[in-house]
Amino acid sequence: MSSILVTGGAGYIGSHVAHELVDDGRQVVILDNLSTGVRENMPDEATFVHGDVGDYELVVRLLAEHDVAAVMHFAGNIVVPESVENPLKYYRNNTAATRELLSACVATGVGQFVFSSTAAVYGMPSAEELPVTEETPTAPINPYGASKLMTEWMLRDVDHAHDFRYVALRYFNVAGADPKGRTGQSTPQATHLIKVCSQTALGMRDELSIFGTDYETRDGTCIRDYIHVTDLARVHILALEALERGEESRVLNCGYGHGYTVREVIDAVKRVSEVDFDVVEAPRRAGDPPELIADSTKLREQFGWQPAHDDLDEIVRTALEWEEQT
Ligand SMILES: NC(=O)c1ccc[n+]([C@@H]2O[C@H](COP(=O)([O-])OP(=O)(O)OC[C@H]3O[C@@H](n4cnc5c(N)ncnc54)[C@H](O)[C@@H]3O)[C@@H](O)[C@H]2O)c1
Ligand SMILES: O=c1ccn([C@@H]2O[C@H](COP(=O)(O)OP(=O)(O)O[C@H]3O[C@H](CO)[C@H](O)[C@H](O)[C@H]3O)[C@@H](O)[C@H]2O)c(=O)[nH]1
Repeated sequence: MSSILVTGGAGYIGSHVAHELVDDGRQVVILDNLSTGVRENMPDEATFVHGDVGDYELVVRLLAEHDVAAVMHFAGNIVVPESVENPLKYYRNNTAATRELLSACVATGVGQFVFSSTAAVYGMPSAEELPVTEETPTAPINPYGASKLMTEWMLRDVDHAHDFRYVALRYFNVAGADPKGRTGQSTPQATHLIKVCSQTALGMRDELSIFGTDYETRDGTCIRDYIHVTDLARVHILALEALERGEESRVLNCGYGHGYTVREVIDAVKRVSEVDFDVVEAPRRAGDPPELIADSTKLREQFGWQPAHDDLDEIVRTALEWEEQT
């Protein structure tokens, strides 16, 4: 039986997809350098290889030894402010390392690839551009977004030149945890709003800062399209199946198409946790667009994707449950 290579499979989103693939009866090989990933979050059934996606020789060997038919590429660095301070880290680990991975795929004839891209490729869309479609101009405003967009360009060009097809998934705000409690967001210094709120509700942080209360939104705070990680994991299975059917390459937004303000998220965490934690109003965080909502029509129409967890309280509940058990 051929296998699926999951890079970054010890990380937050990759581990959810790895569990989903195993549930689907797939043979899974995980390549992760454990820089932010957690060994325990991977499914026991997967083969784990401790290594780097930028290690061309290792990846070539791995692709051949495990008869890999498709690659799902999650590995990378994801902290936007860090990318501003240390851009070359991001161009090396996100862009250059992916170049090596793609090179290994071309050398071994692996022609199916699913890539974790991001809404950060859109930068700061104007109010008229919302919700953003895949045709909204890409204009990243930080090295993180640029490093991912450059990878999308590599994918496009490799597709033109070789027997290679891909699905690039532009995730919006991923949140929540596996409802079965097998994995969740484990990065200790995570900056994501729902993770930070959950930790504050559970007393692991003293207070929560709202970054900016003077935006032109319904309550002055930023609006984001939060997608449950389990719904997102399902998209990856659908993308893989499309590639297996021989369908063409594509880029797809992954979000629900509606959003919540920071204050609405905080209210949900307080409601679900039944803890009235301290909240302070802080200045705007650099580079935050006021509103980011996905137009996910293409995803729904092309893959028949139906979210099963489009509910803020459920997202929050699973995030809290994960935080409590770790
Ligand atoms: N979390 C989000 O909200 C979000 C939003 C948009 C896009 N994404 C993208 O999704 C992907 C996964 O993000 P995540 O939230 O699961 O992050 P994460 O940090 O939890 O996972 C990344 C994983 O990749 C591994 N890794 C990093 N560099 C590696 C390398 N060179 N070789 C091997 N392994 C390496 C890490 O150890 C970790 O296990 C990333 O590519 C990210 O850009 C995430
Ligand atoms: O302690 C916090 C944390 C966040 N926020 C606010 O909550 C919103 C969401 O912030 P997150 O950090 O959770 O998420 P981002 O929208 O900044 O970024 C996410 O989506 C991006 C795509 O646009 C990238 O993919 C990135 O990796 C991913 O974290 C923002 O308005 C932010 O200012 C707070 O007010 N307080």
